[in-house]
Amino acid sequence: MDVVTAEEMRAFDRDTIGRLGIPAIALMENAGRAIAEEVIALCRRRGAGGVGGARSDGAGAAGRGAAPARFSVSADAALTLAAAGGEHWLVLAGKGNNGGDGLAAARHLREAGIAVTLVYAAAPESLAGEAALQRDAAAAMGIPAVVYGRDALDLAAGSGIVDALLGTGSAGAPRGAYAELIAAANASGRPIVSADIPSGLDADTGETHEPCIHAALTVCLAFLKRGLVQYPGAAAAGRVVVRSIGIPAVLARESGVRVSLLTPEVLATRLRVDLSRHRSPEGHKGTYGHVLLAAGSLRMSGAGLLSARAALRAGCGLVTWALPEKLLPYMIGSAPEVMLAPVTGGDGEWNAGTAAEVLRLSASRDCIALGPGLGRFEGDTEWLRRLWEETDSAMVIDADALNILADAEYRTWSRRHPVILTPHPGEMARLAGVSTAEVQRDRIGLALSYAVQQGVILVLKGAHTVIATPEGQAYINITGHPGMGTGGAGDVLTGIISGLLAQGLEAVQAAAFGVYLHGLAGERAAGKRDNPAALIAGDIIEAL
Ligand SMILES: NC(=O)C1=CN([C@@H]2O[C@H](COP(=O)(O)OP(=O)(O)OC[C@H]3O[C@@H](n4cnc5c(N)ncnc54)[C@H](O)[C@@H]3O)[C@@H](O)[C@H]2O)[C@@H](O)CC1
Ligand SMILES: Nc1ncnc2c1ncn2[C@@H]1O[C@H](COP(=O)(O)OP(=O)(O)O)[C@@H](O)[C@H]1O
Ligand SMILES: [K+]
Repeated sequence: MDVVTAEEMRAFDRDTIGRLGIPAIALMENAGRAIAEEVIALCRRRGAGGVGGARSDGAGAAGRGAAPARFSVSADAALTLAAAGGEHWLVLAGKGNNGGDGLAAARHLREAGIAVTLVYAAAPESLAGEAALQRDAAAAMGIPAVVYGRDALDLAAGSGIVDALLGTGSAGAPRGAYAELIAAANASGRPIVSADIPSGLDADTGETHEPCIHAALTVCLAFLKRGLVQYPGAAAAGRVVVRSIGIPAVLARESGVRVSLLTPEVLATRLRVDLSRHRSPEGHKGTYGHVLLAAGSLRMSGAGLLSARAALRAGCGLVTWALPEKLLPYMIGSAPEVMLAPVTGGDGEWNAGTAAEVLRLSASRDCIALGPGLGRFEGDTEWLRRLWEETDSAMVIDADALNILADAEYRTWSRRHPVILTPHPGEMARLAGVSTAEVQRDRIGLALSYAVQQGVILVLKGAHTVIATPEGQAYINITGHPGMGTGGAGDVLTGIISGLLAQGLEAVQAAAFGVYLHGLAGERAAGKRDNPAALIAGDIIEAL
């Protein structure tokens, strides 16, 4: 599924109206109808009644072959509510096209028998274009309207609220009546259905302004907006339904939209990943590749252990773990499937001299992963530069190896193979030279610009991990669980990605599929605990 910016959305809108000749009012009608259908479905779910006037009778029985087919007729089920009962929805309308969408929805709600009151944020006379046509149509239907600031209003008096205040044309924090209506709607305790995006959300970044609507449901129009898939926007949006309004999906494909949701379909078709993880009947451990891991130090040996075990669970044939020799006696037997390769250094820490040993080990392995539990040491920049420039396979870089990179001018380092960086937001901040808050403010934008600028595959971790490529594509992962915020969960991801690389997946495939599988395993592991707070990183490995 494509994920767009407000600017891209406007271009598709213009293209549909200008090139295809679909009138803007038709798109707005479709938007209004989609919003109304979702509100009606919500009313139906909470018990206002079943579908009225639908099948006359007997169709189900006929379908089972029990009785001969009889005449059957159905009404517009999605826009029908048998018993609207006490439903009374307040439609908050801004003066732009988002408001127009809400006004169109109001007519359909009214048709379904739901009581509706329009609440204009600005004087109705200030509406223009298609929104003004909608205003007039609603007035002609006799839908009651109040103007905020002029008429008395109690938002808690209704049974639900449609938020059609601000959409993709919003700029900065909501001002004046818009801000006051948003705050009052949130305080009303009534379910809020947002048109396109919650008002107060930055459609591109996921940043929520103060105030921002907290919706139960967002009816996103035509294409998923970037701001709806990144936190805190994703939380403000509630459940998101993307509804078609007549803007052809192919426009996004043709114009090369850069961001997609990482669904199984995108993995299978765009990234050509074999989701079945097929094993050949004749396969043997040599078929599935060999990971070299350089990780762990005396106080953080577990990080290496987690990565090594996760790589094996991801399906690679063999894992060799290079570790400071003093650790060796303690690690023996802790993961019998892992091969251990001690490198010189007496104190259980890494040292610059080990680069040659790691390089030698890497010569007969299919990929290399560096960083978990590595620690920092004198000469570590030169150590990493040698591995970066001389290793003859794809590389995954995590944890302290990222901190080494952050202190280096690595853009000038030469390289023969793809590199995958897997920073959490703190590590990303050090890499990009910005604050963590700045990273989180626009995760997709930053991940894309960094990956392109540095020529790396970037996995920006955290809820809804972003995978960005040097070619300027990004994928947003939605598997995962808050329980995964636990020490070592990232080390597990490094292991999974390298385990997939060793099996011959291309670097972007391994990064994206690895993040996806890691999240699925986290969900499964969380589901097995009485309380997901008890989840620890090793559980994720066992759930793979
Ligand atoms: N062709 C159409 O009619 C279509 C309309 N669409 C709808 O139109 C929306 C975009 O419409 P617009 O571009 O008219 O913009 P909006 O309706 O999102 O908002 C623009 C209006 O809000 C005011 N405004 C902007 N920022 C504000 C702030 N911070 N505080 C207070 N007021 C502010 C502006 O002065 C302007 O009047 C989409 O989100 C979608 O809902 C889409 O459904 C696509 C098709
Ligand atoms: N709320 C969350 N939802 C989904 N995934 C999460 C969440 N919190 C953390 N994770 C995932 O858990 C992992 C944590 O990695 P990281 O911070 O590097 O941990 P560590 O350094 O201890 O191994 C990342 O893959 C991250 O995406
Ligand atoms: K809105």
